[in-house]
Parts: sequence; C-alpha cells; structure tokens
Amino acid sequence: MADFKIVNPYNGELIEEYNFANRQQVDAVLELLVKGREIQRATPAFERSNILLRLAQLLQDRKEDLARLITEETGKTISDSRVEIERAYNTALASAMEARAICGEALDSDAFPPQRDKIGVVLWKPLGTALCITPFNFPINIAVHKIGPAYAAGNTILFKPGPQNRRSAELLVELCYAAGMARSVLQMLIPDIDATSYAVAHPQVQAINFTGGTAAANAIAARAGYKKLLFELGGNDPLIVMPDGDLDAAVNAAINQRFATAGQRCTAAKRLFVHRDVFGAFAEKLVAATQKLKVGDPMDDETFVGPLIHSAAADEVEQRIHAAVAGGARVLFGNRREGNILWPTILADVADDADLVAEETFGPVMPLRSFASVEELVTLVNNSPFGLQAGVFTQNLALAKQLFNRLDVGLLAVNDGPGFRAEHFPFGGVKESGVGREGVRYAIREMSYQKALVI
Ligand SMILES: NC(=O)c1ccc[n+]([C@@H]2O[C@H](COP(=O)([O-])OP(=O)(O)OC[C@H]3O[C@@H](n4cnc5c(N)ncnc54)[C@H](O)[C@@H]3O)[C@@H](O)[C@H]2O)c1
Ligand SMILES: O=CCS(=O)(=O)O
Repeated sequence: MADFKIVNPYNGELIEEYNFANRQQVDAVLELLVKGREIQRATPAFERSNILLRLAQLLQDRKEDLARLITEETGKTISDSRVEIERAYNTALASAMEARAICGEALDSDAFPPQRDKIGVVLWKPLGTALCITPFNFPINIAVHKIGPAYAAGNTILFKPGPQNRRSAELLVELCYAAGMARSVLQMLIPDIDATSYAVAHPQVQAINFTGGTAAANAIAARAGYKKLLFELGGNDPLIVMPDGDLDAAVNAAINQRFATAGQRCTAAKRLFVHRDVFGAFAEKLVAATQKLKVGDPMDDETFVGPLIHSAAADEVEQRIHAAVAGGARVLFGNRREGNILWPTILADVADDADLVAEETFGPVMPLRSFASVEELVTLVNNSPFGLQAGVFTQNLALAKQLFNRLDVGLLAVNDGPGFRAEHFPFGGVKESGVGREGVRYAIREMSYQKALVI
C-alpha cells in the first residue's frame, strides 16, 4: 500500500499514489547538491538572472497547465489558481531583477582610531544548501518565493513540497530545469516526516526556509540546531472598519480576502472588527454581497468558493462554527456544508475566547466583532499569539499611523485588507506568525551571509 494518496478535494477522485522518500534518498540528493555549489560559484549573477527570467516566461507559458494541477490537487478555484500563477510570474521576474542587484558596501577603517588606512568591502554570499518546505495552499507561488531568491543568492536548493502537491511541484521543477537550473543545483524530494526531520538536521543543509503551521515549525526548530531559519507561519489577521471607512470597499476586501481560496490563506481576513457606528450598515452590505457568490465546482470559471483541502479541515472549521453558535453567536449567513465545501459564513456575537477567533481558522468563516474605541480595538487585535498582517479602512491618516505603531503585526494596509501582498514587498510577521522576512529582496538576504574583505 502506498504511503500517500492524492485525492481531489472536490470529487474524491484518486489522482495519484506514491511512496515517500527515505533517509538514504535524502543523503543522495544532498551529496549531489553539495557538488552543485561549485556550479553556482562559477555562475555569474547575470546568468542566474537570465535563468530566472526564462523561468518567469515558462510559468506564463504553462499557466493553464499549472492552474489546473493546483485546482485538482487543492480544490482552489481555477480563477484563484490562475491568479496564483500570475503572482508566481511576478515573483520569478522580481527574483531575476534582484539577482543582478545584490550588492554590498565599502567601509573606511578611519571612522575610529587608530589610523589603519584600510578599506573594508562587505559582500553577500550564499549560505550553501537551503531546504525549502512549502504548504498546500499556494503550492507554486510560495515555492517560487523560496526557490527564486535562494537561487538568485547562489545557493543550491532541496525543495520539499506538500505531499498533496507533488504533481504541480514536479512541473515547476521541470520548468526550472528547462530554464537552465542544473539538477545538481535544484532537487525535489517528498520524504516522510522522519526523513524530513533528518534532512532538517542534516549537516549539509545550512538554511531551512519553511512556510506552514506552528506545529511543524516547532518540530523543525527543535531539530535544526545552528542553522538559518526563515519561518512564514500562521496568522489571525484583522480587517478593521472605522466609522469614516468606505464600507463598499471594505466589503469587497473582506469577501476577496476571506472567502477566496475558501479562506485558506495565512493572510486571510480571519477577524473583522467593525466600529459600532457602522456595524449594522456594514453587516447588511456584506451579507447582500455574500449571497451572490457562486459555491461549488472549483473547475467552473464562475465559482468563487470551492472545497477545503480535505474532510478533516472542513470538520475542524464546521465544529468551530457550531461551537461558536452554541456559545451564543448569531448566524447572519451560511453555516451550510456539502462534502468538503463549507458555504461562506458570517457570524456576529462570537465569544472572544471561542476557538473560531482565538485560533487560526482556515476556512470561509467571518466573525464580525463591534468595538467602540481605538483603545478597545488595539487590545482586541493584539490579544492573539499571531501577528502577521492587518488592514484598516479609514480616511484618518493620523489614526492609521497610530495603528501602525500600536498593532503587533508585520504590515498594516490602509484602505485595504490584511491580505494585501505585493511579491517584492517585505512579507512576514511577529510573535507566532514567523521569523524573518520573505519578499524577494529580503529573502535573498535571509538566504545569504555578509562576508568582509579588508585591503
Ligand atoms: N505565512 C505564510 O506565508 C503562510 C503561507 C501559507 C500557509 N501558511 C500557514 O500554513 C498552514 C497551512 O498549510 P499546511 O497545512 O500545508 O501546513 P503544515 O504545517 O501542515 O505543512 C507545511 C509543510 O510542512 C511539512 N511538514 C509538516 N510537518 C512537518 C514536520 N514535523 N517537519 C518538517 N516538515 C513538516 C508539510 O509536509 C508541508 O510541506 C497554516 O497555518 C497557514 O497559516 C503560512
Ligand atoms: O497563505 C498566504 C500566502 S499569500 O497569499 O499571502 O502570499
């Protein structure tokens, strides 16, 4: 019996079954990737840039094939999957541009006595081999956010995709080879948890570039020892609506950033904070717009909300909705399930300690929480172990700057939701949302070290 079965989350069809790689296979690919470091050392930045540029073009050329694979393996709607490949194109393009722009600094020793008449030259150098581990929900763009910058920096890469994503990951790696990356510079493997943990601790791995949940991150951190860790983890991101905010724009952002990808996004608008003066008007507009969303077959161009990744994920979200309702929450819309599909659900009066709002809830459910003052709002938002991104709708710039300074997050978007992301912007959180920053230029630095020459 195979170790893993890839099953279509929408129709339950078996797509593929396979066995995980073992420790011996981890050893073999890492031995190859150590040799690949010489190829990287001999490849000038402009050549790495040209290869990444070719990858960007190949992603564009194979957009539909990649999108269909993503939808089949994750249940993400085909329109969301196409957007993901457009984003991956931008990520690869940004990696190509930044590969040419990696520059250090020159220092003069005479800044402090004694006089030495020395010049210091500080350059960025690759760490060696990066183990890049990716989650199920954005299997291509998140992978390109790791492979692109790690390659641009001159590293070799062991790519470990989510087990559900083997086919889309294999096509991505094929495109990387077609673009010019050597097989001794990029290798993909899907080991079992034991062999993945073995790879994490392996002496020939210098950096762990991980995106996923807290449990996995804790296991990796416990095994990694003295290695560079770049962790992009969970979020419980707030979308805030102030009395002077544009309600239509806020509704649009809430729907696109909570119900798209069936709510399975780290930066999804998982908690809605609406000032009490506009709570009723906002809720009415939100319900009216949500009623128009098409729910169902993710391969249908018109579908807005498809299934969750598997039945256990749907069970967890459904149970949290039911527990919140049992705790006094009101259902304004939704609370309906068919198979792995949960209807977009809007709740009010959810208890602040309900799992649905206290934990990261990875599904299409929106708890609305009213507030009366900025002090109350800041306390509510910061009362979370997560701190990824936030969004606020207001015309008051002074308030926006106050929230920027007081909210414990990695990014505050003004008149946009917490799901704002531009591939070249710094990306990452504080607290349990992660360590370090992605965003192409920032990830290149995370996958590098500074080396100084004194002359
Ligand atoms: N911050 C971000 O950029 C970002 C983006 C997407 C998803 N996420 C987070 O990821 C989670 C959902 O994705 P998921 O279900 O694929 O996450 P997950 O943590 O279950 O798995 C992520 C990856 O880690 C691997 N993995 C699992 N256990 C491991 C272990 N003990 N050691 C090493 N690797 C291990 C998995 O095989 C997969 O490849 C959510 O918490 C979401 O918030 C964060
Ligand atoms: O899950 C989050 C990934 S992204 O869409 O914010 O890049």
